[in-house]
Amino acid sequence: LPPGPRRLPIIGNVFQMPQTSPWLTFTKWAKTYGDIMHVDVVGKHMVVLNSAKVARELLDKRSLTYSDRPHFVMVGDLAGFSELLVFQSYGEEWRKQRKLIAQEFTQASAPRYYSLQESQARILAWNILRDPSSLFSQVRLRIGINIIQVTYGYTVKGAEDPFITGPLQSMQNFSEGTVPGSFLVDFIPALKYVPNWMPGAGFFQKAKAWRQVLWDASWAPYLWLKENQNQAISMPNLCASVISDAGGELSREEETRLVWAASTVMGGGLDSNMSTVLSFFLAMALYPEIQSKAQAEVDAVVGFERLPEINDKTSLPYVRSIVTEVMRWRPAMPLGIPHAANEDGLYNGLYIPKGSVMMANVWNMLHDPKIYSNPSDFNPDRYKNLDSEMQKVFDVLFGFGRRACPGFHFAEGTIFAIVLTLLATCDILPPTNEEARATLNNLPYTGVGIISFPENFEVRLKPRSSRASLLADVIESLDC
Ligand code: HEM
Repeated sequence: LPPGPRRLPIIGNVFQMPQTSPWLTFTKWAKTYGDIMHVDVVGKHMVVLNSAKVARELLDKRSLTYSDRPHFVMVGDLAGFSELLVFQSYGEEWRKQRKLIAQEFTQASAPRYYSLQESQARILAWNILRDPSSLFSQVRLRIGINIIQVTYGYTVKGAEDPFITGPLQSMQNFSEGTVPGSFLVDFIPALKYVPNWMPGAGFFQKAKAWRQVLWDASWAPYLWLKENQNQAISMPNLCASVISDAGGELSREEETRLVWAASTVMGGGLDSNMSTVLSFFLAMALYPEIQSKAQAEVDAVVGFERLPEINDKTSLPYVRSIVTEVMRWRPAMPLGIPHAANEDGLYNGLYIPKGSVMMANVWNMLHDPKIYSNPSDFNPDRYKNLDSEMQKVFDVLFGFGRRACPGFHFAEGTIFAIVLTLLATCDILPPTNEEARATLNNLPYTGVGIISFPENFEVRLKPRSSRASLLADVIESLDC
């Protein structure tokens, strides 16, 4: 087996396993055990890949073996998350769901969503300018509006719209359910067969409630679309495209497949983008010189007669470096999404047993001082404006092999729309309050679940004169 911390009989490394931010502990262990290490949690093999090179060799080059997902009993079998594309086992059903998403979110089709992404970015900037305390809620709402529009053609009514609160609640349930050690049934799967009146079987109740939330979050927007086809097709969207490609009618099986694929887009696209955009705000408040340099680039290329558009990114290498650096500095998914081995394997003489959970330690890959000097510093100049260097960050952050993120181009559009609009129209400043300002330097990030977010923080926004008045004109013309 690959090297790793010393194991106890039966329970293995249970007591050494961190409850929060496991990527930080794995990064510490990587210094002792190297690029590939092994951890045992009550007989479950976990293989942690600490370098991009090893992750590529296994997850990319041997993708036939390492494209499965781990099996979760509590959230997967009992609460129903295993229906979602992202947690589907590698096989025919996964392939069919994935195809639906991949063909909708190609690079070529990305521009058809640009006007939506640009409008929402402008409304976001406008609303945060007027009320900086709405930062978190506005980022969540605007990104949610984008993703729900392009999935179902539905226009969200506000932050409390159940079509947005449902998926968020469901993601939260998933995070809670995957905290290592929270549910005994994940270690002793036979417990899922005990009668639900038995003492200690309260997890059944919880799983039932979670299943209901997931079910409603997945089916309700789809059923809305079916009943409001005319309204729903006014904007290109995943579900309408699939229905139209099938000649207007789906079989029950096709419909079910589409519902779970669409629900994965919601889950995949909301929190990951939200975390990235919040980290951008944080970086700009902490590094004013970098912000000014980016603003100067935007001013020179875009001028003062119009607001920036997503397409401008091709002429803005420094802004592209900033987006890349945000993703490297505070990766939204520091351990990616785990893969699993569907057969026994051998790598450089190391045995990787069938069923091993394969974790890409993205945090270590993007904070390795041998590759990124002073990795805790936010330093966009490290890419020397070279896209080939920036690509190395995306190649790690958006995952590996056949499971790599199919939403990259859409995510890119949302993030550039927001970053460009903010740089053009506002100065993002730290809070005036000394205490709140001090917290920004060491702002904690959440350490439970797949996606890591900055904890609540404050910034101030100051309008950038003529651009802000352009923004006001545009907002007036938008129906928001
Ligand atoms: C900053 C934004 C995003 C990041 C960092 C991100 C990252 C990732 C990562 C690391 C994976 C797992 C890859 C692997 O297993 O190796 C993934 C999977 C996935 N992502 Fe994204 N993603 C983002 C945005 C999006 C968006 C906007 C969408 C939808 C349009 C999306 C849809 C998906 C789907 C459907 C999967 C599951 C793929 C599968 O299991 O086959 N993601 N993403």
